[in-house]
Amino acid sequence: MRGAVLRGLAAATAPLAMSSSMQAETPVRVAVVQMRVENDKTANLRHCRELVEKAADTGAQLVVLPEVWNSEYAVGAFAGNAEPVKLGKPEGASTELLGDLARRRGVWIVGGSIPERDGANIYNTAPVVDDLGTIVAKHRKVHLFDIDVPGKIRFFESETLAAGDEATVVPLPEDVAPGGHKLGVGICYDCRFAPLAITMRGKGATIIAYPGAFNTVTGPPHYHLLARARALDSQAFVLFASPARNPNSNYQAYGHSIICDPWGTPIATAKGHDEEIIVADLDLSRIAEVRASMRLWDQRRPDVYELGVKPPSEE
Ligand SMILES: O=C(O)CCC(=O)C(=O)O
Repeated sequence: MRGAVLRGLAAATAPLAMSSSMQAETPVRVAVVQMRVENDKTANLRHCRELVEKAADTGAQLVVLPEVWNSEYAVGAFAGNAEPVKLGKPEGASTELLGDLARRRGVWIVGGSIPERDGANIYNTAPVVDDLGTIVAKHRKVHLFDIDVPGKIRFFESETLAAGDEATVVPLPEDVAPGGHKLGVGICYDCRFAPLAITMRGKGATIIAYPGAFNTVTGPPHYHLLARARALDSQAFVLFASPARNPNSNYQAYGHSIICDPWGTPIATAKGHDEEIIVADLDLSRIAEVRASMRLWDQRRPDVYELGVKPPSEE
């Protein structure tokens, strides 16, 4: 095991008083695995097993892995590491591993993401595996990471990947998150698009996981800001899972995984870019409190917003 560090628990503190009508709910313990990824699929699978076992040892009920944990994060590497991701029984080495871990340890896993092969297309896909080892949902990255910051970073996922076209929200069972909670999933660049987070909230999400792989250019100015912003506009718990930095990799991951409460407050953060597992107890009663205090959903003005507006050239 390559030096994963377990951080202490960070339970959400409550800046708002709980009203007498609000019932305290059992917290759900979550673990975000900041895993170091190699250019070697077999080694990645082996290491993923070690880290998920360690995350489950903390008592976490939900474990979140980073984006593209089974492969080098490089447009030229996706096809060679792609596998099918079908709902139901896992088929493919990476999802079979997740299914086995989930069933044996009795945990839900947001399986970071892996390159998914479907016919001629490759998607960047997050499998959601329940505690019976079944793939109950999958999120295909909707917004492909196509950026060109001159002299700093150029990355075009669309050179080899196809985009998904759905917001993904899955119900969580009562024994994991009592009170009818739902888990939303986005992948990395998806976190820059507030309407996706708000759409997930509209579909009932109260916890949103974003496996990601930010870099040393956009990570420092934006990563934590985006986690807090998505928590604020969805009024949900938000979990950002990054890979650890691998100095041998062409892609230098930012690290700094973070968990925020629905008030936008960070409740657990990785110390930096090294390998680490961060754990937090999510006090689910905070969701109703925050949403009741600030009724953002009811106060929306869709009559004013023009999210569907076409650019002038397409009018
Ligand atoms: O949005 C960013 O700056 C980073 C996004 C990214 O790395 C990704 O989508 O994989």
